[in-house]
Amino acid sequence: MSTMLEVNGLNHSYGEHVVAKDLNFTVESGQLACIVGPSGCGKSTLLRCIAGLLKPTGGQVSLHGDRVTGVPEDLAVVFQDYSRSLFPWLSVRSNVEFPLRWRDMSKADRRERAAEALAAVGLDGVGSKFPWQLSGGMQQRVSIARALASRPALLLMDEPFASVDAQTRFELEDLLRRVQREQGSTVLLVTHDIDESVYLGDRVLVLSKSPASIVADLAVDLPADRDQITTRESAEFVKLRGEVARLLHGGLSDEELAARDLAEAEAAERLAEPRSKEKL
Ligand SMILES: Nc1ncnc2c1ncn2[C@@H]1O[C@H](COP(=O)(O)OP(=O)(O)OP(=O)(O)O)[C@@H](O)[C@H]1O
Repeated sequence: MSTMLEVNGLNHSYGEHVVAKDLNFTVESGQLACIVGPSGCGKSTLLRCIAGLLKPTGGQVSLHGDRVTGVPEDLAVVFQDYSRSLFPWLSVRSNVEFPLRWRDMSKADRRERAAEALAAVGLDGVGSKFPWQLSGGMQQRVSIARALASRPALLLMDEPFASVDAQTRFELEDLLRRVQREQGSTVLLVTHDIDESVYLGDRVLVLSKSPASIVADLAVDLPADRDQITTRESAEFVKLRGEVARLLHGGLSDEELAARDLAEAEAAERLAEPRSKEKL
């Protein structure tokens, strides 16, 4: 396996605010790596630096050995918000073909490539519709097809399934794993969902609270063929999700964390109350 992505000593600050601190990792060709981290820890910032959309304050990113200094031609990104990333005035087919316009390809080849990508995500037959005529899950499939059509060396995905309902999310997760394996794509996917990171990943990189640093790099030793019910029930899955949860927040679930945050906020309010009365 060759190294597709190399992140070396990456730091990023917005002014005084340090968001990423000395991040070092690689992603091998054909791997689906997930990055999981708490909300606001700097995941999107890291992806923007990798995509060449943001110049890191320190360190460097290389894609197949070439240092990233701008957006690489052979990189594609899928964002969470499909409704803002598809052009509503273009048909589904034209949306998928859009990034290929800058390639040295004939119109017929572009059309064929778009048709293949739409078929890969189970959307043959909807090419002439407009994005707004499709459900949210279907629109996100179009975004994935558009990213795949350019056959990127690296596919970056920023919380790609966070805006769809739970059932659609499961379908899209399975679709991504199937297509990634069929096409041998290299994928780096960011999520704040622990279960999703374990279910999807060949590997899970766990980020700390802001400023983000890597606290663990875990191999996911689950069978390549995964199933939303049996895989999630398996002992290995349960063990791994527990490990990631403990690394992220001492084993508390999202609900328990929310309850803890609320209790802390109420306690802080109670402490502040007598002082405000004194002032009156
Ligand atoms: N352009 C910017 N200018 C200044 N601060 C920013 C900018 N973008 C992000 N930040 C800050 O950097 C921190 C990390 O943000 P980022 O969006 O990278 O985190 P995240 O882990 O992706 O968050 P979430 O899980 O909520 O999407 C946050 O405190 C955010 O407010």
